[in-house]
Amino acid sequence: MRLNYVETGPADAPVVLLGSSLGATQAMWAPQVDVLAKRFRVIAFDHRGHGGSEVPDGPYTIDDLGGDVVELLDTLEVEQASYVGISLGGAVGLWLAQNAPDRFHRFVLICPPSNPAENPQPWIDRASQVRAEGTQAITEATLGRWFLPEFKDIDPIRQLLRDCPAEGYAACCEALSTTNLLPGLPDITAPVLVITADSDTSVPPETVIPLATQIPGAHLEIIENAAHLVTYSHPDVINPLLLAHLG
Ligand SMILES: O=C(O)CCC(=O)CC(=O)O
Repeated sequence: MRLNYVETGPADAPVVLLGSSLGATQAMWAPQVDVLAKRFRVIAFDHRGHGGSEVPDGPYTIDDLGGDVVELLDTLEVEQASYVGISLGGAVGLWLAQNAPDRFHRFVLICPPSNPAENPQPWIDRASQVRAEGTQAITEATLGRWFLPEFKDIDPIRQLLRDCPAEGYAACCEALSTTNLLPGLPDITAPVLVITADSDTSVPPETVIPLATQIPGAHLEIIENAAHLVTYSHPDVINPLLLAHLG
């Protein structure tokens, strides 16, 4: 699987991978990249089915999405990296922490869905809707979950959602519909920072806070007055947390 990625920062610095939310691309990390690139070789990638990555027909699985990231490390000949992921990218991070622990130093998991398979039907329905009508059919409702009304700078994210290939978006919904990462949480050994947002209606804090108690040694941060896409709306709060945890 050929994943698109954008690399920023010194080639000999420690590597940090950035994994995006459903329907977005690596471009959503614009508020983080320059800050992180002062210390790290930052590799922001597009999940399969998104942005400039290949768009195979779905359904996909979380094993596919996580395996793609390990393959990307192999292609780049990077032995070990740290990983920051939000939402779908956070679920991929949970998979990597459980299935490829030797390849990663540290994780930051932001608003990660850990057991969407508990309620698969909305994901299956969303996949059908997007295959029939395109991502424009779900864009405005998604923005309503991702940002509080007072945050106005949403046009760049709106454009990413509208541009997302319908098949890639739908196939990632199907991946979420079969994903349950809860059983492996106690086996995670890497240092993990879990971040949730107090007004996240996509992946509510009640589902994220327990991760920090089930992942050994994990640290939890709750961002106030913030919705799901907190990296984009609150970089002044998020970026120092990333730098502090990544070292
Ligand atoms: O945002 C994601 O990557 C998946 C979680 C979700 O529910 C997204 C949404 O609100 O549309």
